[in-house]
Amino acid sequence: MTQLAIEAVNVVKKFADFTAIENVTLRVPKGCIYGFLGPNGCGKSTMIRVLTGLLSPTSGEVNVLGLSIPKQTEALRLKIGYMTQKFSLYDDLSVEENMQFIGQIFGMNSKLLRHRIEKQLIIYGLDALRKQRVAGMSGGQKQRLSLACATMHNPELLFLDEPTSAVDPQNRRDFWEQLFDLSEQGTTILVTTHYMDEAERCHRLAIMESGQIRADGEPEMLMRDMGVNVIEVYAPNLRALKLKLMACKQVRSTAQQGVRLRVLIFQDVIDPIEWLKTTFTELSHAEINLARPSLEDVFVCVTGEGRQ
Ligand SMILES: Nc1ncnc2c1ncn2[C@@H]1O[C@H](COP(=O)(O)OP(=O)(O)OP(=O)(O)O)[C@@H](O)[C@H]1O
Repeated sequence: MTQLAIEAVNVVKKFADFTAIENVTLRVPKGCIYGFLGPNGCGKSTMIRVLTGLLSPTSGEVNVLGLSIPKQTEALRLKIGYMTQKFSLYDDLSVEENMQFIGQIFGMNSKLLRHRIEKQLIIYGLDALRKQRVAGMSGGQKQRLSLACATMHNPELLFLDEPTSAVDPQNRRDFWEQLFDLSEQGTTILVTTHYMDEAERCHRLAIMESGQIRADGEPEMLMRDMGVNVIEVYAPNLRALKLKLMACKQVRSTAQQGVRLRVLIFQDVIDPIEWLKTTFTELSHAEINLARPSLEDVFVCVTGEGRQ
């Protein structure tokens, strides 16, 4: 049986009479990189705060690394790392001093601390910046330092809340390579993101909307099981065509991408290309292809985003 790092069952979190998390059940296998995808305000950060014991659930069972949360939050604190949305580094301290400070919070003795700092400086490419004050660093450098600080104490489980929102594509790529290194060493990672390409990198993923999980599984499985065919149409007057298509009950959603229209057509239409050509005379000679589904298509299908 797969060992679970996180098992949360029927979790509800209310703020006064507003329900931020509604009956969420989540199982994250050990060693897995698990993505949390969803629109702003859907409850991703709240769920992380519940899992880390920072917020108590209104109801439901939460078990993290074999500990019952929130009751055993203090014991959990030493086993997890948490990188919040905003860089929680000290601007007036240097790279090295930030790491020292975090290590001391986690109770490391000075010998272990020196050893870990040297190691982390190398792993995260910060050696040349060790005396640099955080205030003068770029977004990518701060992000590397945040990850170095969050992993100072070798946590078994790492929570990352939108870790790459302030960095460029190259830094994002490098960051994900580092996450896979950590995963290979056995660290379980729960990461929230708005980026579809990042979500596709996760071993498993949950898509949240309005405090509920709308879909979860491996990215490939979610793409396979979404119940629509993805069709790309190359034709003139795409804006007018889009309006006509959206009036058809067979069409789940449409989105223009440059000179083509991406159309999601429910799978009960047996031959979607033929259906388009015969239903819309202006498409009888148009170039129409079946396309590979993307995670963005899944997102559109399981959330309200496609209901234009
Ligand atoms: N302490 C709080 N008191 C009241 N409402 C809150 C509190 N924390 C969060 N909320 C509300 O709960 C909902 C979920 O917020 P949360 O921050 O978890 O969303 P999110 O999915 O992380 O959003 P984003 O992607 O923008 O970070 C929002 O409507 C938010 O306003």
